[in-house]
Amino acid sequence: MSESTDVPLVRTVLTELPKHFITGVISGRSLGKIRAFVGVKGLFYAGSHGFDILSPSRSAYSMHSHMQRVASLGPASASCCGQAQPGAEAPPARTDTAVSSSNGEVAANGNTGDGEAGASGCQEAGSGGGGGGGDEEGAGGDCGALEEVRHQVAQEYLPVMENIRDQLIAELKGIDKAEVEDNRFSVSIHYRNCARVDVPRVKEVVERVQARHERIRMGSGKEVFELQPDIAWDKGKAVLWLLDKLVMPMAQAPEEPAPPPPGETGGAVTPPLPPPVGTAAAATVSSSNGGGSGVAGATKEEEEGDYDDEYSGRFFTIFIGDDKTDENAFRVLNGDMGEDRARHDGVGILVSEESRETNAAYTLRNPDEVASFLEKIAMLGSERCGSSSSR
Ligand SMILES: O=P(O)(O)OC[C@H]1O[C@H](O[C@H]2O[C@H](CO)[C@@H](O)[C@H](O)[C@H]2O)[C@H](O)[C@@H](O)[C@@H]1O
Repeated sequence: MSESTDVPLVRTVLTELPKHFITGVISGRSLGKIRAFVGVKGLFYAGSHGFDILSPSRSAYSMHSHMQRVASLGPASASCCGQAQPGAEAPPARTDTAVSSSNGEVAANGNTGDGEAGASGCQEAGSGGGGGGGDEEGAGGDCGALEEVRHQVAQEYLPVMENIRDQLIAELKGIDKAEVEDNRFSVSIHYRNCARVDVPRVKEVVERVQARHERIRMGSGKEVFELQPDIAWDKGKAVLWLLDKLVMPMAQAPEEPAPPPPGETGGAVTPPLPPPVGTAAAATVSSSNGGGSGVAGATKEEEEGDYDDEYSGRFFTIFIGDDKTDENAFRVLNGDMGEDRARHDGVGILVSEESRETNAAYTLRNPDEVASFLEKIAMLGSERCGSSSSR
C-alpha cells in the first residue's frame, strides 16, 4: 500500500469480502508475515509465492454455510451470506500436508524479522497446534481450529533454504545495504538501498550461492533477487490448488439439507444447484512499495449456467496483483496453461500506473483503486444477501 492508501478501508473491505465470497491473499512474503501484515481473519493465505498455503480457521464452516445456502434452498433460505445458519455444523476437519517447523524468519543487515512464530503452529488442527503456536494472534490465528488446512509444497527444501539464507547473509556482509529476507520457501535479496555500482556484486553472490545448491532457481522482482525451490510451483499453481483441493470440494461438501427458513416447517428439499454463486479469489496484498492487491470474487450471470458437471462454472475468480510473479496466476485465469476454462473461469487484474506487458485482462492503477473496486464487489455481495433474504 502506498502511504496515501486508505489502509483501514482495505482492511474493512477484506473483512467484508469473505462474508460473501471466498477470498484469499497470495504473497511472496512468508505466510507468517503476510498474515500479520494483512491482519484479517477468514481469508485464505498463501505465503512464499504460494508454496505455503493455509485455509482460514473455520473457513470450511463459513464456506459450508455459503454453499449450503446455494445447494439447499437457494437465496430464500439464506439468513445472510457468510453467516452460519442455525444448526449448521462444521464439516469434518480436512488435513493436508501439515508440518511443524521452527520459526524461520531472520533478517540480515538490519532487516528485522517479523515473527513467523507459530505460523506453522496453527496448521495441525486438533492436534494441539504443534510447534510455535500463537502466530499473529488477531491476524488469522485460531490455532487448533478443526477446519484449518495447511499445505506446504516443498517442505523438504526448508533446511536447504535455511542454508542458503545463512550463506547469503555471510557472503553479502561486505556489501553495504544488501538485505537478506527469509521468506521460508523463498529467500529474497533486496538491493534497493545499495549503491548502483554494488548491484552486480550482489547478483554475483546470489548466483554463486544458487550454483552451490541443486534445484534452486533464481528469480527477480522490484530491486530484489529471489532464490526458491526449482519445482513446478508458483502463484498460478497455488490458485489452481486452492480451487481444486479446497474450494470446489467444499462447495460439494454439504449434502445434508439445510434447516428450513424461519417460519417454515418441514424438511428442505434440495433442488438442483442454482446458477453459479460464490467465488474463489486469490491475490497478493498491498505492500509498502505501493503495489498490492486484494482479492474478490464475483457472481456469474444466471444465463451462463449451463454446466456439464456440478463444479464447472460455479466459480469466477478475480486475481489482482502488481508483481511479476502474479503473471502466473493471470495466465491460469486466461486458460493459458491448458487449464479447463470452464472450471477456472476468471480474470486477472494488474495493478500498475504504467502500461506494461501482462497476461491480465484488466488494469487498476494503484492500491486505492483496488480498494474501491473491492468495496464495490463487497457491496454487491451484501446487496445480494439483502435482496435474497427479503425474498
Ligand atoms: O507477492 P508480493 O506480495 O507482491 O510480494 C513480492 C515481494 O514483496 C516484498 O518486496 C516488495 O516490497 C519491498 C519493500 O517492502 C520492496 O523493496 C521490493 O522491491 C518489493 O518487491 C518482499 O520483501 C519480497 O520478499 C516479496 O517477494
